Amino acid sequence: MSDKLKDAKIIFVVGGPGSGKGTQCEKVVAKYGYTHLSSGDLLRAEVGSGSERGKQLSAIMQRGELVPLDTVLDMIKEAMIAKADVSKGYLIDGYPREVKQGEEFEKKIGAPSLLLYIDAKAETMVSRLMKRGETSGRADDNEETIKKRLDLYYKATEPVIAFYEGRGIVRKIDSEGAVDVVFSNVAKAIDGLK
Ligand SMILES: Nc1ncnc2c1ncn2[C@H]1C[C@H](O)[C@@H](COP(=O)(O)OP(=O)(O)OP(=O)(O)O)O1
Ligand SMILES: Nc1nc2c(ncn2[C@@H]2O[C@H](COP(=O)(O)OP(=O)(O)O)[C@@H](O)[C@H]2O)c(=O)[nH]1
Ligand SMILES: [Mg+2]
Repeated sequence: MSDKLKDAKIIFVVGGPGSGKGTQCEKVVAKYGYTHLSSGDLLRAEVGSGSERGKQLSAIMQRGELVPLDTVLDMIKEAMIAKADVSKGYLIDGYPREVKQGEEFEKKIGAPSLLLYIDAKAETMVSRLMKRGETSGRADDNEETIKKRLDLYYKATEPVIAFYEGRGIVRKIDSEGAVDVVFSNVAKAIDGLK
């Protein structure tokens, strides 16, 4: 475990692509002042930097696959440490994507106190992503890659939820409704902490 992050409050935000993780995290930041770290955003920033590593990541992400665990965990840890002195807590959005990622995070950083499971139907996620794709400029917001991301979500990421359910820290949030209704349930889950 890292000393600087030893007592950090950590919330994992897990859900399928397009379920609304980013939307809800923004609202949590506004209300609670938590630090929002999206693994996807961190990776896209690396791609945007034009570095050699970014080029390799870009190809993987365009295919809708997962990038190597060490890469994403190092990036998250670095970003957490950079905020350690000012952060009230961390929202880790888009991570863990597979059980192994959760285990490695706990070895190198610490344990989460809550997992927000943002849940929407597959057809809802697809239609939101197709709509987002009209303006997002994201190379992975297209029909073919969306399908792959969804498949991978059900195969690799859903087991993460079962893994943490055993610890009693999962709060399932129905995200089919309007953003503010979803957020009121997110807020209840966070208010229930400690
Ligand atoms: N924890 C991770 N492990 C491995 N690869 C990751 C991880 N997080 C993101 N990636 C890579 C693979 C993803 O397809 C890509 C985009 O991630 P992300 O922005 O979280 O997309 P997503 O499919 O969850 O859509 P959204 O932003 O719509 O939630 O980056
Ligand atoms: N109707 C509706 N749309 C939403 C909701 N949450 C997110 N969206 C839209 O769905 C798309 C994906 O949301 P985003 O937050 O990027 O999801 P993420 O992929 O899980 O990070 C965006 O275009 C949002 O505007 C919601 O609760 N209701
Ligand atoms: Mg997102």
